Amino acid sequence: MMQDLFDGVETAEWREELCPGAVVLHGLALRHEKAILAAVEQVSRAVPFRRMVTPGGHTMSVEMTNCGSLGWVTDETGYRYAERDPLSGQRWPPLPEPFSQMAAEAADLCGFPGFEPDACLVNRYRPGTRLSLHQDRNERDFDQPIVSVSLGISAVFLFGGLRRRDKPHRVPLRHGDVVVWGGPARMRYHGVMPLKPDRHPLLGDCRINLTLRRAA
Ligand SMILES: O=C(O)CCC(=O)C(=O)O
Ligand SMILES: [Fe+2]
Repeated sequence: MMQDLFDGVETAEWREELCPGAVVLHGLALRHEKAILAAVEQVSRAVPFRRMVTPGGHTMSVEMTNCGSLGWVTDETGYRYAERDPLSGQRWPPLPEPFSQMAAEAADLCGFPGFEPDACLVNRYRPGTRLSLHQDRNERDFDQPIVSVSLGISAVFLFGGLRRRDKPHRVPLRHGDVVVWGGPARMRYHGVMPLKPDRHPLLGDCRINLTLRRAA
């Protein structure tokens, strides 16, 4: 623990091990907060957030956009990575430097050196938005970890087991927290509980989450 009781809670960095292969690096993204937020703004201006449809025909409550050479998409035909935005036919914007640096730094701190993401899914949650329990399994190489960066209002992250029915841990995540899971934890089920009404001084009433992955 590196928490300094005299620091404002917003700047405290500390490490929380969830299980072998999964760690929360609390506050790590605050080091690069300005650059990361500016890049989120740029990406979402180039490729607007949208609600996608699941293969079951259900419209997701989370709004999504992507950057990187591949973007995660879903529609009636299934979940997959795509080189182009299905709405515009254009390639996704390149992965901003601050995203890839943050991801590599976080992965390295958790025992996954040399992580080079090629895809970043950007999720936007408003109060009431949730993300149901799922595994991240559309990537080609499960030896590569997942790096997930929380920004804006707080959320309760659900971190479960390898079976959907395993009871998940409830992990409160705040602005600047980074979760890394890989190795034996790579296929664990996870999700986000419905967000409570809240406001963040920089992001207003929303939570942005960056999921950085090596998809190809
Ligand atoms: O928003 C989060 O914290 C999790 C996002 C996630 O699991 C995903 O995008 O696959
Ligand atoms: Fe996920």
